[in-house]
Amino acid sequence: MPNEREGHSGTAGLPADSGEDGPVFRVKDVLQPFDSTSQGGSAILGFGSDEGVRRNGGRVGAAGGPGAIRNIFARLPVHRPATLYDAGDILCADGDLEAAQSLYADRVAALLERNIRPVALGGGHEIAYGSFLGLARHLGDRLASTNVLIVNFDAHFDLRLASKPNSGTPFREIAELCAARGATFSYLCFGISELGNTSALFNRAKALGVEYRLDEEMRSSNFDSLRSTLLKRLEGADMVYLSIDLDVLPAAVAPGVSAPAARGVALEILEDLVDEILRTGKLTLADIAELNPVFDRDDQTARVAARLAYRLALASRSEPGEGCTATRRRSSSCDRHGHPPMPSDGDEEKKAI
Ligand SMILES: N=CN[C@@H](CCC(=O)O)C(=O)O
Ligand SMILES: [Mn+2]
Ligand SMILES: [Mn+2]
Repeated sequence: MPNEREGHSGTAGLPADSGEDGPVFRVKDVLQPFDSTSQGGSAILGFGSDEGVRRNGGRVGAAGGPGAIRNIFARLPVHRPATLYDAGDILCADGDLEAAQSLYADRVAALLERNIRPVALGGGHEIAYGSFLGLARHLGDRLASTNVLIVNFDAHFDLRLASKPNSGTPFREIAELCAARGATFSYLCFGISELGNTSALFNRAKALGVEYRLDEEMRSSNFDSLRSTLLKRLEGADMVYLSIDLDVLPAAVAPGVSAPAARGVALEILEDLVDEILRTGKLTLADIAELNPVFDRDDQTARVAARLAYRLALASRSEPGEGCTATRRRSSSCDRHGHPPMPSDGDEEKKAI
């Protein structure tokens, strides 16, 4: 049976802000527990599973991924008012991956019902099937008439055929779910490695109409072409489900994964493309998969994952510091240690600033 735990944001090793005279808000100060009154903004949600990786013959340890990302994420400074919830972690216990995916999908759907963008932390890439299942449950009959674009940054297609669901099968499962529900499977992959996928997988990608760009094409000199591929697909989409498998990054940038990349795609290119998605306002759901703390080095991969989670849940183009200054001026009870939390971007007070 799967189980779950309450949201928990590690704060061990926090820098000492006590001598500062300005705003020192950090993520831990603005995170609110997700409950029946939550509305809008984003939520962090963990999927602590490596059962899919185990079934796929990979290096296990990704069950500890959400905790490792949270530890870094909680300490990041927050520069602007934000609505950010902590929706806890779904754990996969006793190897019952299917039950854990279903429980996780229910949590994703509950967030979407409240107009909250889930930013989910894996866990093996088996998280992806749970994410899409959650979106499908949320949409119900509307799934068939909604153009959901799936964008996956990954060295792998994850379209495997296997006797049981695993970390290499989620997008094939999603394709089957779409077919069963009369929906189009619209899947765009960036960073596919020719040496990381068999011919069978390339053939399946073709049969399913998957569009992809190889890792070797993901160069800054080629950015305009990558951007145009993405923009074309975004234009026709009603909403976007974004999945980032950390093994798309070079092994030096993301060593803490089951299958480190010999080449990989630069973080800079990944972030610039993610920003293109964010700019459309169509990002509905996102997950960051495959962090395996057992193989990480100085929390390097967890730091990258936390940086990406921050971008997806909180980033804005305005100057750092503006929101905090305004918030402090307005709220006499806000102290420089972040208590109480600064108002969220949904609050009237912020709108008046
Ligand atoms: N999550 C995906 N896993 C890859 C692993 C590849 C590898 O271990 O080399 C896959 O199944 O293709
Ligand atoms: Mn991968
Ligand atoms: Mn993957």
